[in-house]
Amino acid sequence: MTWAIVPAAGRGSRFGGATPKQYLPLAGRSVIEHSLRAVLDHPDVDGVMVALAQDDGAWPGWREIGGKPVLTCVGGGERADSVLAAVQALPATISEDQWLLVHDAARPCLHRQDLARLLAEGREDAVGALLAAPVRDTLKRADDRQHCLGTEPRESLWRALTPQLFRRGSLERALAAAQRSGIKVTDEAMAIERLGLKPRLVEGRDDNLKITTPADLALAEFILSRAIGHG
Ligand SMILES: Nc1ccn([C@@H]2O[C@H](COP(=O)(O)OP(=O)(O)OP(=O)(O)O)[C@@H](O)[C@H]2O)c(=O)n1
Ligand SMILES: C[C@](O)(CO)[C@H](O)COP(=O)(O)O
Repeated sequence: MTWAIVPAAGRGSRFGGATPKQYLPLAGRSVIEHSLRAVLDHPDVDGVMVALAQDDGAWPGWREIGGKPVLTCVGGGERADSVLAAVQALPATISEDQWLLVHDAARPCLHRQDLARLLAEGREDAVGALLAAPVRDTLKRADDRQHCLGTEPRESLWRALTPQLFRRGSLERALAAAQRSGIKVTDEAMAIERLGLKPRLVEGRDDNLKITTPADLALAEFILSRAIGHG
């Protein structure tokens, strides 16, 4: 049994506009519907818990997608708070050792082969795993006036993507510890790493982009218009 967690309580401040980006139209659906279907389409995923903003008026109210349950809870001030709230809101029938798949509502272009590989390789790993893409650009460190301070070695650098796959018990403990510490963790793997554990990186496609700015939405439209295995 594997359940998905989809954090969808963000307001999209970097994107701008009145409608939170996860509810914008994209390739015949909404951004969030592509992201939900991308994880629910896998036969091993049994349902999803979606973390919503308080009084989210844009949520369409789905109670099932593809015959699988869609549950909702209220998220928190930061992404990590929303993920923790969703983990804690899951039914008690989902035990501590069950796998949870955390996927951004803002990542609609997840390819089914990436998800299949993450589930196959990740569930073989004792700690868990995440999709990630090797860094392919030269990386510069800058000062506060955007002048180069130097070039970072990129050979061992990866960009974390989602989904990220961890067991319910370890994920809840890691996120709760990070929350108590006041340290902002920007993904689930960072919380797990703080426990001294080493999640496995599973190489994912570069087109599994996160919708952050309007340019990302246009690119996602192109990617999904050529949908060969995308959500
Ligand atoms: N308090 C928050 C913040 C973010 N998210 C979700 O986490 C994902 C990735 O976050 P991001 O791209 O940063 O979304 P926003 O926070 O909405 O964007 P911004 O930072 O530009 O406001 C999104 O699906 C977003 O809805 C969430 O559930 N709860
Ligand atoms: C979780 C994530 O998508 C991995 O790259 C990323 O950290 C989310 O960052 P955001 O600033 O909350 O969008």
